[in-house]
Amino acid sequence: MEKGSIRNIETELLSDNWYILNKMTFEYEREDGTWEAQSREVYDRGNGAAILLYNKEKGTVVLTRQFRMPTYVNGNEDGMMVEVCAGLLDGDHPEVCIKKEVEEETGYKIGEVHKIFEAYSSPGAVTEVLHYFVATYEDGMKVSEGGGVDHETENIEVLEMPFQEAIDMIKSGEIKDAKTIILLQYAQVNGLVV
Ligand SMILES: Nc1nc2c(ncn2[C@@H]2O[C@H](COP(=O)(O)OP(=O)(O)O[C@H]3O[C@H](CO)[C@@H](O)[C@H](O)[C@@H]3O)[C@@H](O)[C@H]2O)c(=O)[nH]1
Ligand SMILES: [Mg+2]
Repeated sequence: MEKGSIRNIETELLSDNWYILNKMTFEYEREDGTWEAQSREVYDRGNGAAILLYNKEKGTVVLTRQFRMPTYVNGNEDGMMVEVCAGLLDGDHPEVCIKKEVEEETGYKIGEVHKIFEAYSSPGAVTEVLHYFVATYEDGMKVSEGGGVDHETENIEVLEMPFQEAIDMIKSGEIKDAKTIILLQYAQVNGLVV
């Protein structure tokens, strides 16, 4: 399939209340050479990073549990989501960001992290590229309770559980977060933890 080209891109700001929501209008060149006017709403929250913390000896992973309003309004009864640790880059390098998020959210001060890939989270509507990482953790790396930054009202619960229990939670529907499923299945496929 030929790559279409685009022209006459216009950006209209719809909201900059917290992040940025723009309405983008443009013309898109179809395969037959005709130009078609299109309009798309594009939500820009910046990019993010996510990480699976695992311990091969214990056969465990560290996950988080927190309230997510967008899921509450769309079928998730109590709005609680079990997720890997993740955060928005806020201008930081992805590796710097993820180490900081791990300490804030889970209380572990980890060493080396391994970047595995990047992926667009929801390319039809959201600009976000998410940087995916894995890292090992040990009990001795726990330096605080975690739970997130108080002034951001994050209220994050830290869950350490057997890897197989997390895999079972994908099957049962208790884990329904895409980045978390991607990272758990990455660990499974590559035998990081059993
Ligand atoms: N007041 C206010 N606060 C907000 C708003 N949107 C987000 N926040 C706050 O901004 C902070 C963002 O926390 P992070 O840990 O940096 O981000 P995250 O929400 O965990 O994001 C991660 O998960 C997302 C969902 O999967 C990913 O989209 C993102 O890339 C990242 O991986 C949280 O305290 C959140 O409550 C808003 O509209 N208003
Ligand atoms: Mg977070």
